[in-house]
Amino acid sequence: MNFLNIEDEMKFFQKMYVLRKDIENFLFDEGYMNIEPSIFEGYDDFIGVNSRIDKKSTVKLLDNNSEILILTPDITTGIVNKFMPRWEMSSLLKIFYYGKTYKHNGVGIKENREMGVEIIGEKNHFTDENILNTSARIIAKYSSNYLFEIGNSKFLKGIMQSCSFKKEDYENILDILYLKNRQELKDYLSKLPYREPMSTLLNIFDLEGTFDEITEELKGLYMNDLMKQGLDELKKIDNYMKNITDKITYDLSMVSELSYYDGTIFRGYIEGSNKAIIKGGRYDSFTEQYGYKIPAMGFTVELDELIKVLYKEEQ
Ligand SMILES: N[C@@H](Cc1c[nH]c[nH+]1)C(=O)O
Repeated sequence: MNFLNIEDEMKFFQKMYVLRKDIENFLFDEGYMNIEPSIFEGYDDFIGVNSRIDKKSTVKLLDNNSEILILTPDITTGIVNKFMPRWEMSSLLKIFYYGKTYKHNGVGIKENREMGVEIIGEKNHFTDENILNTSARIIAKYSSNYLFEIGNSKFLKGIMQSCSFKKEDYENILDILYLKNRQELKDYLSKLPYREPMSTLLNIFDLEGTFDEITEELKGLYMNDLMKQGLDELKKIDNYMKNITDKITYDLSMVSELSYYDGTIFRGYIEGSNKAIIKGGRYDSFTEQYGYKIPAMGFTVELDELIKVLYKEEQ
């Protein structure tokens, strides 16, 4: 953020301090424990998990052994890499943290303040509900005009598996979906040999709206078991989020820049910004590379974006 004068800058920092304390106190009272995440990550460890991250955007450093480290672009990755090697089957982490992420944005290094929440190791079925409700309660503190977009990565994975795309095509299609480019998707798929699941993929951008609207759109389109599982998980969410369904749009084409999601993915927006204030999802499979699949889910509150909107409103 750029400031006209010191007074403005000081005002910003006081506001950030209050915002941060406010969310921290809320999470602490909800029973989450605080941790302090590291800002360093091994480059290979990070890219190994997040192959879709733009490698040029990572901020690299050399440690004493000439190993490449990066300033973390994603704190959740560091948390899993930190705790999983020592994981015990009875462990349960319900944590929150304040931290910064770093990325080159072409002009310089962009620092981003965030508040993260993770539940790792909770084996009951209420974690999705808990996480979504907690994030909705946070966003509702700052705006009554908020909206959640919720997707499920199993649905897309189901289509992609049945199409048996080559790795390169798989990655390219995910990029196109991430950018929500309808025409490019059509053009790209038209160059590949036709397979039945493509009927759903070609219509994926229309699979957005209320749960009933999506179910209607899906009639006559290809579905397999994994896709059904993804859809069933969304249906459950739709049932237990009944009190705020008017604030939810389901979106089956939702893709994240992060590759570790495995199930529910969501983003929260408030009026005054087109950037997500909340981002999160389930990432059970991420833990699998350590030899055991642990249920895990979390979200991040984008503090810089949130404060920008609150500050703008005040002025
Ligand atoms: N770390 C993710 C958000 C998240 C936390 N836990 C799970 N997902 C992000 O920055 O987008």
